[in-house]
Amino acid sequence: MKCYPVPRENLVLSIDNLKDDIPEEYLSHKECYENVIRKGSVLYDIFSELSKDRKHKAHQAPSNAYRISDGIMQNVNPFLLHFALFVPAITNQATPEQQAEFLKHGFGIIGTYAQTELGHGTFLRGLETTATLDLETDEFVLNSPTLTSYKWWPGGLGHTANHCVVMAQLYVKGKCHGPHLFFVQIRDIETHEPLPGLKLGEIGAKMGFNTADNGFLGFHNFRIPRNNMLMKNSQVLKDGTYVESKNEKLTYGSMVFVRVYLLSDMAYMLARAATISVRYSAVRHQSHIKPDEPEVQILDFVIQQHKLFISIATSHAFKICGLWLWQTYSKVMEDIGKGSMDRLPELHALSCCLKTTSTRDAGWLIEQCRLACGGHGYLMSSNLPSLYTTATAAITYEGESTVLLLQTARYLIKSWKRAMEGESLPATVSFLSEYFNKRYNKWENTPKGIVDGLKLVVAGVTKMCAESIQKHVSRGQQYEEAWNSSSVQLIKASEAYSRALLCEVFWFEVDKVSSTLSNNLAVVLKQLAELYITYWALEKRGDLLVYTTISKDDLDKLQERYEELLALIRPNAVGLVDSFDIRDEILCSTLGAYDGRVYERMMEHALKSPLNAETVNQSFHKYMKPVILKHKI
Ligand SMILES: CCCCCCC/C=C/C(=O)SCCNC(=O)CCNC(=O)[C@H](O)C(C)(C)COP(=O)(O)OP(=O)(O)OC[C@H]1O[C@@H](n2cnc3c(N)ncnc32)[C@H](O)[C@@H]1OP(=O)(O)O
Ligand SMILES: Cc1cc2nc3c(=O)[nH]c(=O)nc-3n(C[C@H](O)[C@H](O)[C@H](O)COP(=O)(O)OP(=O)(O)OC[C@H]3O[C@@H](n4cnc5c(N)ncnc54)[C@H](O)[C@@H]3O)c2cc1C
Repeated sequence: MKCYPVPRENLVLSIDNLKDDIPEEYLSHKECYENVIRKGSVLYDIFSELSKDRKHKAHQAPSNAYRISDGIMQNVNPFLLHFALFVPAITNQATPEQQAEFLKHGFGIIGTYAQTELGHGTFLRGLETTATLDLETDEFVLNSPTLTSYKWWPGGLGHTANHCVVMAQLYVKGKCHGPHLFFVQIRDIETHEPLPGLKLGEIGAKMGFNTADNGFLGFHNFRIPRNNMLMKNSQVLKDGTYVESKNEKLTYGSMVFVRVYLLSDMAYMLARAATISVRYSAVRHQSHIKPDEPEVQILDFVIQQHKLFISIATSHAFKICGLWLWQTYSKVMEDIGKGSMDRLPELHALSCCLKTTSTRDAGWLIEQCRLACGGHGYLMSSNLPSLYTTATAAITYEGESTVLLLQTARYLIKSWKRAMEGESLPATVSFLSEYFNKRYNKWENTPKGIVDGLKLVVAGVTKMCAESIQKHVSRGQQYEEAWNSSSVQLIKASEAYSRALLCEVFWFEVDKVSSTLSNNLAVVLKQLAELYITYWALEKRGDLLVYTTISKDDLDKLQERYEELLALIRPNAVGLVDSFDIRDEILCSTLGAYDGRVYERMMEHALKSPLNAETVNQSFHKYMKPVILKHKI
């Protein structure tokens, strides 16, 4: 058995058969998949050895696995769901005994998380897959009663995974107890053939994520042991007794886990896009600023700085807020372990709006980085198109953005009502009480003043939503109808809340640690945090004018300060993206390589195109020439 020493990036990235002779974009759909499975299997082997060497839990790859695989896969790793959802779902939702049983094979099984169906992704209570208890045989019988009940989308489900965690409606003695999770083997370990009673396949080409092997799965009277229901939170006993969970939403816990994680993931996606576009902007010379001087680095155009520096700042914002949210998640999980669910709604609300804002921002900012690189940003070899299609998928998966923002709005409205009744609120929404009691300050043109102003916007819009709902109810609508009628404003309230949170956490976390940093580092980090906050104050100037005492003069001063910050950051811009420390092999970009040899790399990559293997393509003689000669005058 091959034994790998503890892998480091340079070891893994130096393994020859992990490199591609032909760039992925020139492979067929099938070849692409087979190529990532080839590379993913080498990684899987390395990390399974590592798990033995370093007493890693049998099923968890080291945290840097994901980063390294980014460089090797370029597209998405089909084993991703095993680590991102399958294992976390088991460790989060199964009893300790079940965990030991289901994970006893460590890396010997490959799993995915099969929840979404052809007919339902958002409305989980509407899922159609059924798991019906057979008392006589002590089994559950899984069925896909309709085409729309087929599992559809789970990553790795088409041809990679041999197990999955399935979300299905639990039926016991004729009664439906709602969605529950089940551990299901779907392929033979030796032959990898689908087990009898299953229909499996992949769902076809997508705008990105094309190596994720998203698949479909249909059940026909498929039997699993009763013990395969994940029973940490609710149980089905041998006699058919159903023991319900303390909170039925605990079943959705795996989604909260990934939503929390996605902030850090988006920080990393943005760090890559910013590295590529800033380095390229330092290499690319185009046009003049002063007519009598040579062409300038495009990074010297202030508008280019405006396009790009927000991505550097946002990557840090998401990284810092991601750590803050992770600490909140860990604390709430600890509380739940002790039996207290009090903070679960708050965690759900925070994870919903921050996941949405971070994935949406990553999408449009990566696109902005691509556009800032002109035509060369449109080349696959820049890696910006792939970063974009990969990042934007996250706006939909793990909870579609609109739907999650409405969940946060639900929490804001409930918090507003509690504020009106004089109840004390968690720190993350206590500003609603201050607003309600009219304890807020006159506008200050400082980072703290801006954060306070953004919170006032949240309070003002939330109040407006509550009044809108009340207005519709008073006109005879049911509450749910009134909610729907007010949903445009409700989305606005959640978006404002998410932005205020990001600005507040980013600024105060940087401020908190700045005294522990070298002066230069503290200065630069504060400049980035102030740039982020000032950028969003200017973007949201309309709301600030409506809900705070900000003046036109204050806004003019903020604009001036923003442009000062761009100038202050300009000398450190390349150093800041270099400090993301993303190796060329992981950046995978002809535009963003550390050595700045952009044009040579672009040409080297172009010559790898299969079309350049011959000077005249056969299609000329087969198709073009007859037509040209026929119509030659
Ligand atoms: C690096 C990672 C790479 C990952 C690769 C890609 C992997 C992708 C995987 C997936 O996409 S997995 C599938 C993801 N799917 C979803 O996220 C589904 C989204 N839908 C939902 O979450 C829910 O259905 C809903 C939208 C919340 C609505 O559910 P429901 O209709 O049952 O709720 P409501 O009637 O609106 O009541 C809400 C009520 O429930 C509480 N709640 C809802 N969800 C949670 C939760 N996850 N945790 C805790 N609490 C939850 C909510 O707070 C409300 O409580 P109350 O206000 O009633 O007290
Ligand atoms: C790349 C990718 C990977 C994925 N991986 C997985 C996976 O591994 N496992 C898995 O189980 N799933 C996975 N999914 C599925 C994903 O979770 C769903 O696509 C997502 O939950 C949205 O559900 P849906 O696609 O059915 O859209 P729907 O729920 O049908 O929503 C469609 C649109 O309707 C509107 N809408 C829906 N509900 C509401 C509402 N209550 N209020 C207002 N508007 C509403 C929204 O505009 C929404 O965009 C993946 C999806 C993608 C794109």
